Amino acid sequence: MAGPPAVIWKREVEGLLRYRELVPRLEEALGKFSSRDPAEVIQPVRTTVPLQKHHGFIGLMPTYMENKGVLCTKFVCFYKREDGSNLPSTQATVVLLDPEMRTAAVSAISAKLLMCPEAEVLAILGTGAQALSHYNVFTEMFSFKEVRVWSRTGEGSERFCRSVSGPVTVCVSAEEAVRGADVIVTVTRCTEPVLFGQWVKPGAHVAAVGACRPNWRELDDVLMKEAVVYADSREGALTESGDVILSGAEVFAELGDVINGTKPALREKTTVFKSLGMGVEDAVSAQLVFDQWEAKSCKS
Ligand SMILES: NC(=O)C1=CN([C@@H]2O[C@H](COP(=O)(O)OP(=O)(O)OC[C@H]3O[C@@H](n4cnc5c(N)ncnc54)[C@H](O)[C@@H]3O)[C@@H](O)[C@H]2O)C=CC1
Ligand SMILES: O=C(O)C1=NCCCC1
Repeated sequence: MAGPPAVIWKREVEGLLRYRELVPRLEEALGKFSSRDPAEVIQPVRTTVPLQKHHGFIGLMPTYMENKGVLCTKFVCFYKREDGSNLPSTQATVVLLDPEMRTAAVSAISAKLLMCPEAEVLAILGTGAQALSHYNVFTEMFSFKEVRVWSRTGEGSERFCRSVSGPVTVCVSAEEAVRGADVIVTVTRCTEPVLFGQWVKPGAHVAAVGACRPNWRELDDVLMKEAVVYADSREGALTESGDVILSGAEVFAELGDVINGTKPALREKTTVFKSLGMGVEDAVSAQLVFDQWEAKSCKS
């Protein structure tokens, strides 16, 4: 990466990143992370400073991938959006990063590994930025017969339906959205459970993406205790996930352990993938954007 620093803004990053190239790179990176080989990935659990007044935090997510020659860090700020604000609740500055796409792509990897092969119904709880990127990658990678969505507010669902290109069933309650669903994605900013085990079909796969602080929840104890729990990072989940810490649920495996073949993918069981987000995901996404950007710049 010699030469002057390149500043690549969100719009250009969106044009350069494609899920079909990003997903295999992330899959490889998750495996490397779980091998705990320092020549592959050095990535501490993120350092955070709480922003109590804004119900959020600022986080630092450094990562070094020696064998790949990738050194990357992200500053991420997450806060409660004020009513009427158009600003996203998660804002980040990374050396070449798209935070939304990489989170959704990792959830899609969890579904690829853990959902039942005949999955027909996808339910998404929440209708913000993450909901949109999850809709995009899940409908690109899989063929669901129905996609349901639920938001606390009617405007949220309306905005979501206008933003996506395919059909969506809008549900009036979280329960209505998830009953009978094969795959459930929780992408809310809530701090109390929004998804309850008694609603979840046995054998369903849940990608739990919100609730990234030790005292925040999206899932109730029943679900956390009944399901087999996977995480992106075991240490991350035990440090940051209220759903894991407060329920006392065991983390069965990292996604990377499944990719490496050291832990099984228990598709027939109800599974939860607890996503917290990792620096290594930013590093490989950033590298992919940079490679694409450089290739395009060389041509022109
Ligand atoms: N695991 C990861 O790698 C990442 C996780 N996140 C998390 O994903 C979640 C969603 O992020 P964005 O889509 O960017 O946020 P957003 O602000 O764009 O959307 C949040 C959604 O949650 C809903 N919501 C807020 N409070 C709620 C409540 N009490 N009950 C039910 N719904 C509620 C809002 O109506 C909205 O639909 C956040 O918790 C964020 O921290 C974000 C980025 C990466
Ligand atoms: O990994 C990230 O980036 C984030 N994770 C949790 C919420 C803020 C952003």
